[in-house]
Amino acid sequence: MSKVPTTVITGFLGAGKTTLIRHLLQNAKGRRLALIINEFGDVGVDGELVKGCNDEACPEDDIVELANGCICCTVADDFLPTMMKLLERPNPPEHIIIETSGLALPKPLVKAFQWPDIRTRATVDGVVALIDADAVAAGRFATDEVALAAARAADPTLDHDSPLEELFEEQLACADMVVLNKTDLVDADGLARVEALVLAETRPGVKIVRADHGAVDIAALLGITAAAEDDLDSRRSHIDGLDESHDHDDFDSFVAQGGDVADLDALLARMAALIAQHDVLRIKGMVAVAGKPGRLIVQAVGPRIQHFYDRAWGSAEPRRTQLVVIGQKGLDRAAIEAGLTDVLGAVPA
Ligand SMILES: Nc1nc2c(ncn2[C@@H]2O[C@H](COP(=O)(O)OP(=O)(O)OP(=O)(O)O)[C@@H](O)[C@H]2O)c(=O)[nH]1
Repeated sequence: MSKVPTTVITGFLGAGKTTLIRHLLQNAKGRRLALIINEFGDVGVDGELVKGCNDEACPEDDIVELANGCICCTVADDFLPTMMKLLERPNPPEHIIIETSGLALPKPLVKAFQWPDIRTRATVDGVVALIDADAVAAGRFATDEVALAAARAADPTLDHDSPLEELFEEQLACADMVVLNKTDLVDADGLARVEALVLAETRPGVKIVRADHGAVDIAALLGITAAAEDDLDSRRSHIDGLDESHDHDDFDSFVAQGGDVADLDALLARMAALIAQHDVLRIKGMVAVAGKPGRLIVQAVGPRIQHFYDRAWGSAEPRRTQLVVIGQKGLDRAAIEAGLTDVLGAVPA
């Protein structure tokens, strides 16, 4: 029995994983794909964005959302049963794509492919790490050696990287292919610097491709044939040798709720101010704009905010505004919620 190839898409919050998957679905070239989507926040925005993208390549029934925490921590409870269900179908998918949450460690997930029930039926074709070249060029992941040396001088026990840096290293160390995304936002010098930082973390021979809005050739992305589950030792991880349990206590998230938003510009301006003030990493969600039949998707990655209408609100669907807000531990939820109250509108009954 041939094994179903599976591609794991990893990359920090907002790197462009969902954008790349949408591109993949729109260019599936007749392949039947299934998607497993894992998100950190409590509102399934990514699933909403890929549903209906290409029903022939991936009908809604073949899109499974795992919203119950990071996939790396819920492997046995959520991921394995989901995989088994897909693999036991009379007509299993030709290729499975897994979008991990931006905070997931890929290695525990790849390790799950060593489980006897999975091992005989599926293989990890490749781990693809997406890099937000704009964020890396802006210094959000790389070590500021001077600042680190000063911090260590003040506290000699300080021996580990920042949570953002740790995830950056972890996701790259496990990768078979790296996509430097958001090349439209970075100049040639910046891209060269980012590429050097990436190369310092990847295993030898790992291919790096540059992309704008995740537009990578499907032939390059699928069919890497890495069988990553057989090659785990070469992929170092901060949790190697530990009992493999870890948590995501370094990050906090909550959902800000509202109803019809009377003044969209005021909401966007307030978001920008709060992101800067509270160092918010990511905001994403749906907004009901007063007087508009369409549902507005709002995305913020660091200081960059984007929005577009994706579809009309359903006639029986409550016009609810929901924004997932994610930041590092200690995020001041009360202050951010208070800052948004007057621009989010009243939550519908
Ligand atoms: N300028 C620019 N924006 C991009 C590019 N790729 C993605 N984006 C935008 O970045 C934002 C985040 O993209 P997503 O695809 O949702 O990122 P993600 O990695 O799935 O995010 P999480 O699931 O929250 O971790 C969206 O507003 C995208 O439109 C790119 O190449 N250039």
